[in-house]
Amino acid sequence: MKWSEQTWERVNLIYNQILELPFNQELSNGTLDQEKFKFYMAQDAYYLGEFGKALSTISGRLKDLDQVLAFSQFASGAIVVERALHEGYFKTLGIPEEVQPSPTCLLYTNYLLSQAAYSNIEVAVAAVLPCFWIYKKVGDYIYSQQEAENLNPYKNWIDTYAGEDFANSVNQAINIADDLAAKASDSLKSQMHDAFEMATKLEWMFWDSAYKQEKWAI
Ligand SMILES: Cc1ncc(CO)c(N)n1
Repeated sequence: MKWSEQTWERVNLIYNQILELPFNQELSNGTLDQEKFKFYMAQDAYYLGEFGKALSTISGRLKDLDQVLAFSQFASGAIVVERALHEGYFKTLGIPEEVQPSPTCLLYTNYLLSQAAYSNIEVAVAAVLPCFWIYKKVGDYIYSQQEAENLNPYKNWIDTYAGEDFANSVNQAINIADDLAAKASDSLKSQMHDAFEMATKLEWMFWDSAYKQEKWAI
């Protein structure tokens, strides 16, 4: 069994809990409070900037030039989406330009940045993989729940992550992780599983914290 198949089995329970989160259920049926969506958008813009930097760091650490190119394209893709949020949702929803990251957002982005910089490259790639794969699965799930006659106010968001362009990046990222895992020791593969699982939990926390509009205690 491929590393990616094994790793998905390990997070399947968390993935199901992600689908059940009120944020995703309400986003899917279009009833999500706009303030919660605004909070999420602002945090996600911050997230995407840091995610882009983590991808860029990983790109520079990879050996195989096809993989270097793929990660540098993922990095520019994340920044392009970040810029598009500022031009689009930030303006239409009236979100201030400067975003202060929530505790969970800072935890997640710093986790990704430190993995990208300091872990074995195989582990770094595994740590960023849920950002692709979980979003793809959640996007596809929410898309499949849409009824054609009801226009969901969050349709744009849903279409981004259920679309073909994103699917191509996700497949590329999974294949790169599998290529690296194929040459890795058992101990390294196990660290890759752990990083993938940790980032999947942080994805769960990110949606949960947006629903709660998480604040700093002090
Ligand atoms: C928190 C989070 N994870 C993953 C993605 C998709 O890259 C996103 N936009 N936001």
